[in-house]
Amino acid sequence: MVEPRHPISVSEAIARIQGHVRRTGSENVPLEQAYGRMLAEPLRASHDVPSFDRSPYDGFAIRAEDSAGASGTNRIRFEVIDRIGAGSVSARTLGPGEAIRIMTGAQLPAGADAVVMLEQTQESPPAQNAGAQEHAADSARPAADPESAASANSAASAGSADSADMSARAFFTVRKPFRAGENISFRGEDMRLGEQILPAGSLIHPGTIALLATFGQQQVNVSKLPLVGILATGTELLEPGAPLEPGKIRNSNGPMIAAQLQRMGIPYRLYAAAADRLGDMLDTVRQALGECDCLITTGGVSVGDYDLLPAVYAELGADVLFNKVAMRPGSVTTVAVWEGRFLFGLSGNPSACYTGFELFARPALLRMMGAERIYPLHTRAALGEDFAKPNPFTRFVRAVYDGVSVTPAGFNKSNAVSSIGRGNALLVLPGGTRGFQAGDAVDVLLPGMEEGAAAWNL
Ligand SMILES: Nc1nc2c(c(=O)[nH]1)N[C@H]1C(S)=C(S)[C@@H](COP(=O)(O)OP(=O)(O)OC[C@H]3O[C@@H](n4cnc5c(N)ncnc54)[C@H](O)[C@@H]3O)O[C@H]1N2
Ligand code: MOO
Ligand SMILES: [Mg+2]
Repeated sequence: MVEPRHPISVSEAIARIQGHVRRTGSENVPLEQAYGRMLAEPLRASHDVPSFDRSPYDGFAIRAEDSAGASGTNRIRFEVIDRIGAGSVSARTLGPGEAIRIMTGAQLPAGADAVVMLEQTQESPPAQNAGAQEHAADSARPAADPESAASANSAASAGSADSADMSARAFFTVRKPFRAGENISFRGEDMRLGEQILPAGSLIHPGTIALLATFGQQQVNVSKLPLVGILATGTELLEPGAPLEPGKIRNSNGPMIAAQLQRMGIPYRLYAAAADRLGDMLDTVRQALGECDCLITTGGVSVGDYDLLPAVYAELGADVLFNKVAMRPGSVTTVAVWEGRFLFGLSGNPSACYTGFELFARPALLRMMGAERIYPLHTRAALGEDFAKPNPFTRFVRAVYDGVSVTPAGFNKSNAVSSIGRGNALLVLPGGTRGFQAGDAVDVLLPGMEEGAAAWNL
């Protein structure tokens, strides 16, 4: 006689799993290998960013007070005494009426407290009082030739930067006053020394790499990756290279799970598909548990004569956390723990297997690495077509989400492969509901975030 199973909710199943997570520990890896890993410790700013006041524009560094009273009819004139590009530091200190030509990213020179954008200036002949009135509006002027301001006549080398080009004095005028601090990118405005920028457990994505590089972290302390064993079970299974035989199918779950792990950057070991013989299967499971931090099996968790996973758990003395979840597909999903290692007993049915991995295995693996944001992204969208079937259990329908609406991805039974291949999302219909209609707002989970939208519709 079959022992009745008691379905628990998806959230209860997740909670039971999370209660048994063991952390993986940490290790240092070179920056170039840190992408996709989790920070094992918080990332703190080891210096101010930027670490010096700098110019956010190409233009001229001035003393703001020297521009006081400037207007369209009272243009104020500055003399350019040096020129610096990003990476260069001027040796000069600004005196009254002096300016230093400065490029975006260059450190503000001593004495300067404002930057005039190139477009806010007019070149001025060296002669006194020249040219205030006769110039057209500033904005009508094409972007100034970077050489022009420094190209006038006369002597006086400017000291730093490329003084060859600065052999000439140049002058410009402004027609508005500048505030102290105007157009300055201040030291520490982005990040302050000691500030926590990211908590431990953050995924290292390309932006995180930029942060780590900013602080010169050539070695990054990351969580160790768990090694995951994958064992597809079933006498009917053929490997993908084999020709079909009567009654047999190719093993699609094994490679699929491998890819689900790959997209998380988690290493795995694939064990040869196990025929439904208890002794052999136990041997393989024991071997895998000896070699891996966790084992994902597919198939053999239901109540058929050859569904041997329940017997495997019993033989091992594993603690079965649950063997029935109020969801569809994947109601027979079973999770057990043996000596601190998870055994994820995913259903053999491909749609159920896919869903079980994303809902249960993925968050557990992420938490093992210390991650906080472990669940699939969730949004709401309009249902793209009627969904008449009743939903006795919470239903996860493999679907296509286009940013606005979500539509089931075709044939959608638990044993479907087509819809897992077509879809990019899981549409979620709560248990105890029926008769959804096109246009109804429904929940959508987005497990595969590397799949973007097909069109740019902003
Ligand atoms: N009397 C009952 N029968 C079934 C129940 C039930 O409650 N009472 N549950 C059904 C549900 S729901 C599911 S889901 C399946 C779960 O079956 P198992 O997890 O035991 O998986 P298998 O029996 O081994 O296989 C099911 C199905 O999937 C195919 N399969 C298996 N492995 C793979 C693989 N690696 N790649 C592709 N396809 C695979 C297998 O050939 C079967 O067709 O049980 C229902 N039955
Ligand atoms: O677990 Mo079965 O997939 O509910 O269809
Ligand atoms: Mg079965």
